[in-house]
Amino acid sequence: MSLALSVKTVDLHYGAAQALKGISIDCAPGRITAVLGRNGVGKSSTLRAITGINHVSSGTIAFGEDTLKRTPPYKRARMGIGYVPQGREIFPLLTVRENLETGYAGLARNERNIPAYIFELFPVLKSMLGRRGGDLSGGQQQQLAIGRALVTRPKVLVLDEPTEGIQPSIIKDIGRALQFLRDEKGMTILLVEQFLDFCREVADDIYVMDRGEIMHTGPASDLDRADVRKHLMV
Ligand SMILES: Nc1ncnc2c1ncn2[C@@H]1O[C@H](COP(=O)(O)OP(=O)(O)OP(=O)(O)O)[C@@H](O)[C@H]1O
Repeated sequence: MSLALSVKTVDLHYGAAQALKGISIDCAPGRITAVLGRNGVGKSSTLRAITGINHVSSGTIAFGEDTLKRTPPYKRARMGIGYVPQGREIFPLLTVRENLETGYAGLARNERNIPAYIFELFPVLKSMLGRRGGDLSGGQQQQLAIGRALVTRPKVLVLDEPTEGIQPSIIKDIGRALQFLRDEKGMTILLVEQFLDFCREVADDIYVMDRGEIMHTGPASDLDRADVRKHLMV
């Protein structure tokens, strides 16, 4: 089966500092892939390379059959890469509805609507449609950021630490939502995380990163192995 998203031997530099050292990640279609690692190991840089926000120094990123060279972020979004950034980056002065509608930008006119299933996954968004994004709690903002990405009709959904700073009950809702998207919508999901228990619960495949390199690849159950966990100890 062809891969939904494939990162091959990617290097990424910030000036003279090398943040990614030959990393390769394969996301199989309809599965949840998690990249785990401590602070500063290069998780966000990996996602920013995939979304086109940061340029890679070498290596390739393929989305389905297409190799993404200098494809700008808005084109990658249009192609079907939905992005939920770290810190959520919702617009605090826009309403919840307006935040969701920012996802229309790359859509054809007849697709410019908010799919009803988003409100089934996150009912709080429906009840707060007229409220400003900045009035929402951190967990509600995370649900809004996921909803906004879903409005763009992604084939692959990419999430940067979706559990960061979020209360346990909402983490559970987000986990259930990701599993629904995989199982019912056939979506391919790539997330980066530090929270092991969340990944053990929702992920199918894991990659463990340390200092810009992939140290381990395997099924999520490998998170129980001491030789894997040693890369994740603070
Ligand atoms: N814009 C930037 N300019 C220079 N260095 C950067 C920049 N962004 C990240 N770095 C450095 O690159 C390395 C990887 O950072 P990155 O944010 O990708 O890691 P991370 O695993 O996502 O960490 P965190 O969990 O803190 O977000 C770190 O050493 C970081 O300091």
